[in-house]
Amino acid sequence: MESKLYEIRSYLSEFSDTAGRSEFAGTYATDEIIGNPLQAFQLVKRLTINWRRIETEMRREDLWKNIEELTDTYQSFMPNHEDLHGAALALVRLQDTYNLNMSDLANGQIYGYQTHVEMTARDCLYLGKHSFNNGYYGYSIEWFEEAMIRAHREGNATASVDEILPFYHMATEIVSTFTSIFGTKSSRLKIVEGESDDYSKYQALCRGETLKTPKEEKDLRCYLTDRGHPLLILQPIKVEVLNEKPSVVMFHNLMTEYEMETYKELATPMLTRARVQTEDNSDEISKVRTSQTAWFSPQSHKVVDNINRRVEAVTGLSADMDKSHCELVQIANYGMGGHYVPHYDYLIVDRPPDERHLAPAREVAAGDRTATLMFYLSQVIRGGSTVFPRLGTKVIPEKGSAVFWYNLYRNGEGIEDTVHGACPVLMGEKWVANYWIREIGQIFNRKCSLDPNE
Ligand SMILES: O=C(O)CCC(=O)C(=O)O
Ligand SMILES: [Fe+2]
Repeated sequence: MESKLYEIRSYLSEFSDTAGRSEFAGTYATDEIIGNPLQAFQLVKRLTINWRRIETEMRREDLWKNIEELTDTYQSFMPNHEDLHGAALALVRLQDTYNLNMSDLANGQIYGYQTHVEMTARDCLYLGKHSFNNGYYGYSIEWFEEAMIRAHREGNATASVDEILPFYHMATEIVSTFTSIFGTKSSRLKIVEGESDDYSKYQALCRGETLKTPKEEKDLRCYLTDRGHPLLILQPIKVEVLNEKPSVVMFHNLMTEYEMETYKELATPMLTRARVQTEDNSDEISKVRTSQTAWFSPQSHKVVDNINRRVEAVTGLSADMDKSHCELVQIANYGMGGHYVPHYDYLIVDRPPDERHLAPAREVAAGDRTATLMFYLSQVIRGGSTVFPRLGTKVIPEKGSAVFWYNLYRNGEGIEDTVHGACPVLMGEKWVANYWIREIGQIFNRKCSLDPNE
């Protein structure tokens, strides 16, 4: 009995040592706990593995008669093992994209940001196994090493060196086999799918490397314009050119605080895991896009109509959703490690020409996604930029501003250089609102041309 109570006590004290700290009380808590990937991992771990252990003990001893009731009430809110895997994978992805130092991370430091979390030997062992199972063999070695260091240091070791060693040996063996075959010296050897030039440039941009040449950078500028539109005469819009050709621009301060809060509130009850279209026109829960999304129409709230008018004013395009000139508003919420790997926004011309007739009729009727306008509805503490690997362009989320680009040439073909992705969220939360403007409704707004470069 005493040992069981000890277990419960240590569960509670671990909980209050991290998530329950008094300095987290208040509004800052969301970013500090949910927005911190280490905290989020710990929280999910406590509510899955640790909680399950406590629950079993309490059930066995009949310590708490209401345990069934409690479990039933909270079952649907509790994270499950899949969530824990997701949390671990998110951590590994963050580490990989941002080149995070393993020991710093285990000490609670994220990109120079000190948090109050410290990993145990068992946490490091778990993350090592997870990295290994996902093909990140080099990282798994580093986690196993860190696990052993911690196992030596911990008074009441959460994992023993004997338990860790076999995994460590297995990982080092695999890495040395690959190294001898491929001749790579990289200790962070990673053998996963999805390696491409776009992907490595995407990662480099996410890490903050500069890929644009000084010659390309010199054309970038800012200007104020009313575009001759009545809505903008009293309040011209600030446009920042992020890439000259193809054009990528940022419209600064396009949404008010109230409008952004309304969008997020409208979306929150409807958020579900992002799905992407597959080749057979169905959709599936996405691994390449880890975010939650929700859609709503102008009928949902009067602010939608106001914003749609503003989108029309700044882009010169029709955002009439009732006539399918534009898709419904899509809100996306990215949490821990949430990302979107490089992709194109166009749907129809993404298919080979002889397969385009297979696109769903409703897509064809509205035409392809001519242009994308995406609002940033939150300030992300670290990470979460939108990057265009072939343009060397990185857009750091700026709350209230929107990024805009055309996906199609005037002849209707896709602009392949617009391939873009969302960097993993490192710290904090990211919210965006997508406006995908369709081709057919723009007949009088953006004239066609046969010139393949226009
Ligand atoms: O969230 C981002 O930065 C990009 C999102 C995106 O590209 C998309 O939703 O298609
Ligand atoms: Fe996109």
